[in-house]
Amino acid sequence: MWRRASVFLSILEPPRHNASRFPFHTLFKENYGICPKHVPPIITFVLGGPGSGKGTQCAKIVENFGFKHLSAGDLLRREMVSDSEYGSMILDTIKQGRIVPSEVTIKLILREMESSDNHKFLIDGFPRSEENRIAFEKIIGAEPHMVLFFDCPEEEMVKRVLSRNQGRIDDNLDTMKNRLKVFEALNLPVINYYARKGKLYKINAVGTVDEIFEQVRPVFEACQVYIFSYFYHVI
Ligand SMILES: Nc1ncnc2c1ncn2[C@@H]1O[C@H](COP(=O)(O)OP(=O)(O)O)[C@@H](O)[C@H]1O
Ligand SMILES: O=c1ccn([C@@H]2O[C@H](COP(=O)(O)OP(=O)(O)O)[C@@H](O)[C@H]2O)c(=O)[nH]1
Ligand SMILES: [Mg+2]
Repeated sequence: MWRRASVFLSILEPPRHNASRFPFHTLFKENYGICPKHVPPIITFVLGGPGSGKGTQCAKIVENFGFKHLSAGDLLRREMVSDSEYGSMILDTIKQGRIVPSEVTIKLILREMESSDNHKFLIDGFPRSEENRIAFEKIIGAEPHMVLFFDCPEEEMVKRVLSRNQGRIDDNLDTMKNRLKVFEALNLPVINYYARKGKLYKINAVGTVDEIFEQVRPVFEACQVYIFSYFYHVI
């Protein structure tokens, strides 16, 4: 109770920092003297086909809204080049454009979440199948608060991936064809699931990076208010 009262009183005072630029965890700790490490995290899934611009827009969301960005693909690539027992399996799977078993990806995501000071996570490129989604929600014991979907025509995605130039083993036409098939067969059902639940924010992913971010910004501005009241109620 004392915690609620102290939060309530402090809420009447202006925060010392711009809320959009600081992790909520830090903001609460500094302004309200508490560290809500026990609070369930705020999770946003960022979905879309290969090359739709997920990673690019996540960087802008981090910069403007202080989320922690977890790219499932980046975590898998990092694991692949480490001494991991999963290394060669991940390499083969990514090369073929298929999906790595849920338990491996989820383990990597959870490890990052647990070691982070932040409470707001952008999970980029995951879940990629209904099986991924169900396994994650079961382990976390909660659903994401919202889901962004970058909607991009196939030919634009192919063009972007083939000129991405990051030396990725899957950025070639053969793998891309498989990835697009996997996207349609396995990723789209996840997107449709969240649309039915009213959690999906569909973004038109054609345009300049800044034009696209202007569609993303209001979604997160509205979410800031929600997050604030969420933390207030769970603390
Ligand atoms: N709006 C855009 N217009 C043109 N190219 C873009 C746009 N957004 C991202 N890109 C480029 O397309 C490629 C794929 O973007 P990326 O963010 O890696 O997509 P994803 O994570 O969905 O695969 C990158 O080379 C990136 O610089
Ligand atoms: O949850 C995930 C995320 C990625 N991948 C694998 O990693 C590849 C690259 O994923 P990433 O998200 O980096 O690709 P992007 O869509 O950003 O181009 C995918 O094609 C999959 O083979 C996976 O198996 N599970
Ligand atoms: Mg990406």
